[in-house]
Amino acid sequence: MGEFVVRGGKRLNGTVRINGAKNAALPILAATVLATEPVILHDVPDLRDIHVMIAVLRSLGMTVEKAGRDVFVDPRTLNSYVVPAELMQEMRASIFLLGPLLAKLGAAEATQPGGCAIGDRPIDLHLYGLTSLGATVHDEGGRTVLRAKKLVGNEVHFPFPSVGATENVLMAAALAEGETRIRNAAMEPEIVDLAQFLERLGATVRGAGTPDIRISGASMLKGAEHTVIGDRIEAATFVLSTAAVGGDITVKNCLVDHLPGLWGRLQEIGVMVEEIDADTVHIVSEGRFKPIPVSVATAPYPGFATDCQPQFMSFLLAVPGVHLVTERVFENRLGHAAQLRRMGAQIIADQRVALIYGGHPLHGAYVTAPDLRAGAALVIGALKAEGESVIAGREIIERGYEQLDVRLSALGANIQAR
Ligand SMILES: CC(=O)N[C@H]1[C@@H](OP(=O)(O)OP(=O)(O)OC[C@H]2O[C@@H](n3ccc(=O)[nH]c3=O)[C@H](O)[C@@H]2O)O[C@H](CO)[C@@H](O)[C@@H]1O
Ligand SMILES: C=C(OP(=O)(O)O)C(=O)O
Repeated sequence: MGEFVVRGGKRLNGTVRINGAKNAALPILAATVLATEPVILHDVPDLRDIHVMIAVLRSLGMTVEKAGRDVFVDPRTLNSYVVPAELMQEMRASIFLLGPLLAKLGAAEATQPGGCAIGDRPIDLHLYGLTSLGATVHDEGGRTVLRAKKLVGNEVHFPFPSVGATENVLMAAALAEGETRIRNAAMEPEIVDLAQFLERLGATVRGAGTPDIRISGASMLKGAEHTVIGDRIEAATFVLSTAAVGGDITVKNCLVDHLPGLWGRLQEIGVMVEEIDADTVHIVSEGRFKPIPVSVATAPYPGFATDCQPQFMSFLLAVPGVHLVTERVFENRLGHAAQLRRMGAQIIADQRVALIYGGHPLHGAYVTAPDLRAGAALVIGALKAEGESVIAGREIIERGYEQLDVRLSALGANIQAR
């Protein structure tokens, strides 16, 4: 298992360009199954999950070439609807193949997906959405098998705005007969990016980014070229690292509007946030903060992003006062609290709620990333801590961050990968 070795206490200064979003690129890659002509994608991040998704597409018979951040997909050789079990285990996002395969080939077969251990993460809402469009679902020896002679548009009303289930239904509906209406849809920016990609393929999607999406299915979808949006979670991670340790950074290629709830809180506490333009933000932090108690509860977009919660908790350790963090999206996403305590953090946490006693110094420690964003939170803790920290589980962090050590080092951090 790889590690990051961090010597804390260095300010961060300079400019960082944010990469394309993992969580937008993954469903868009899955959606290439729907096309009948080649697709070219730009700004696809060079991450493990992306490599796994490309391996899945190839295992289905598709031709995929990757050159740097450009990915070329030729879906015309698609010849299988079975997602290999070993690739399903690798990541949660393999579930995104169900909707597109069903719509394109009339069947899809997969095992339960793997992914970050942050909760149970069932797939009932995905199956509810796809069966609403006419699919049958069977469990065949641990494999979920979906079939549909044809998909027909329908109303799909989610009890909870699941990001992945909204994306799966959006993709399936793009090739269904007639109109599909998704009520209580998730509103995340990654859903809007997927909808824009589907529109480039020739689908008609209205209302993406609102809870009420309407999709008019097409009989066939063509090819397209598309650039993936900037990764708002990666941007937030660089911003919160700088806010915690102090520094002056400019963050490029992240739409400022994609992180509601973050900027106002940082400003209240004493971090200077300047919006240079729609996708460039300038952050100045002295690493000293107003002793204001902060309370944050995660929620589906436009609420505070659960994918930023661990990093924000690490930042709060630097802010004097008693703070409250409530995780409302996943039932087991506070695994970083116990690891941060090894650095001297004063945190009381149960499964969903944490009390953070901020403003106390942290010291270096040997810690292990329990999941992707928790790992990022440990990096922030280590950047702030006095002395050396070793963060085990580098591969888990690298699922979502490309060259984190190189990019933080360029800003002045002392961090090495080994
Ligand atoms: C690849 C990707 O884009 N991953 C993101 C996506 O994950 P993902 O799409 O898995 O997240 P969901 O929005 O579906 O999950 C939110 C909640 O709904 C529950 N649920 C979900 C589906 C279902 O069928 N049944 C069910 O009960 C989950 O267990 C969880 O408690 O959105 C999450 C919430 O913003 C992010 O943390 C992940 O980074
Ligand atoms: C939890 C995440 O990813 P996934 O849904 O792919 O596990 C994440 O990106 O923070």
